[in-house]
Amino acid sequence: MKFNTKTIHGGQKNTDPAYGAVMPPIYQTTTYAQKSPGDHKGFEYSRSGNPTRSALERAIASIENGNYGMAFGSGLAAIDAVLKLLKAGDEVISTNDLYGGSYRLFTSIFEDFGVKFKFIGMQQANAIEDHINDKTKLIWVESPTNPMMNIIDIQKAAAVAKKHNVLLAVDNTFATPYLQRPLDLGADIVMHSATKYLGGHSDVVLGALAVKDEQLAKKLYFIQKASGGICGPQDSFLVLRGLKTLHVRMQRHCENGKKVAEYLYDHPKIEKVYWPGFKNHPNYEIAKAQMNDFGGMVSFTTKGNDYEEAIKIVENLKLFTLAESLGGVESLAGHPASMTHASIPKKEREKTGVVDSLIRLSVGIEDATDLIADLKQAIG
Ligand SMILES: C=C(NCc1c(COP(=O)(O)O)cnc(C)c1O)C(=O)O
Repeated sequence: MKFNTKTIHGGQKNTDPAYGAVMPPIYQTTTYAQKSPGDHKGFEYSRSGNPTRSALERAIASIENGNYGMAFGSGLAAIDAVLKLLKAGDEVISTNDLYGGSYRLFTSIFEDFGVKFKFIGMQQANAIEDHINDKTKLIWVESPTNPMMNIIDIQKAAAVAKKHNVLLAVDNTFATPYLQRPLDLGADIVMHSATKYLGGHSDVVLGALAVKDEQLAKKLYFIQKASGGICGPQDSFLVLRGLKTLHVRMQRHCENGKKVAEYLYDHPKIEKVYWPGFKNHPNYEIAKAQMNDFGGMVSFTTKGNDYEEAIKIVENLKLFTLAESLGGVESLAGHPASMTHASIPKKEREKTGVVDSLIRLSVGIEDATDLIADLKQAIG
């Protein structure tokens, strides 16, 4: 089955056995009747398993070419589950440009439990190996990274991870499996904030994991059940429905992202535009090799890193909505320094380029001429 068919049919049983419903029903129930203790129809309690969530988990596994999928109440809950594979004394090597909430989960929660994190630039994937020691258990990658749009060579990172018997997890939120499938590139775990492109309509908060390995899946299912960070059936249904148009939405996000990036690139009031589709992007060749297109996320800075100018722009946008999050059909603008990455200390975030004038755009699927007209009137 090709990807564009998997988004609709992947992991789905043709129709519901009860009444032939074509779409998976929303099983809004906490518990399931048992003929005698342990004698049930495959489900006993919705924290450990729910038919609607299972349909979503199968769909996520299918589109990421995994064998097992797990769904959680948010992207951070999914990341939390991955980190619960670790114990005190273990070390994680993470990209130093990543979602602020992930950085906060690592440094404000798991460091207190004795897990140590090293944040490094991974634009040269071989640099990862320099930081591996006998305590390293996990490598955490985003690519493209949020919000600097760095590209990390997933295949190379996977080779380093395998050589040292370390897990590689890839947060695939920005790219989605439409653009790249990290498990096929050698990653052990792929993670999504399905809140973003997979749900695609800014109407559900949900996280997901997909893996190939059965033993790893068993550990993550145990963590999902024992920690209880699951998503509900209604939210599962919304993401399942979102997935069915992922391919057509991503195609338009990519088309519009390119047009917006190119418009900003030539603008006299714009200093730098971060988008992996530019031939002068430091890792353009890697992006071209590991992605089918370059996505709908674009970041940029104002001339002279002018903070006031940046705030004026985001306040003046009318079609782009100034809001947290990304990946919905509507275009969003954000100011990472004061919004999504505010939890990262200023000196830390500025090391990776998240300066006070940085603006991040989630380019939606509106008509590109309207989006560019909005940017033109807001920037001047
Ligand atoms: C809300 C935002 N990001 C969430 C996010 C998360 C967390 O997902 P949540 O569903 O918001 O918990 C994980 N990974 C990446 C790459 C993300 O971008 C944002 O960047 O505006």
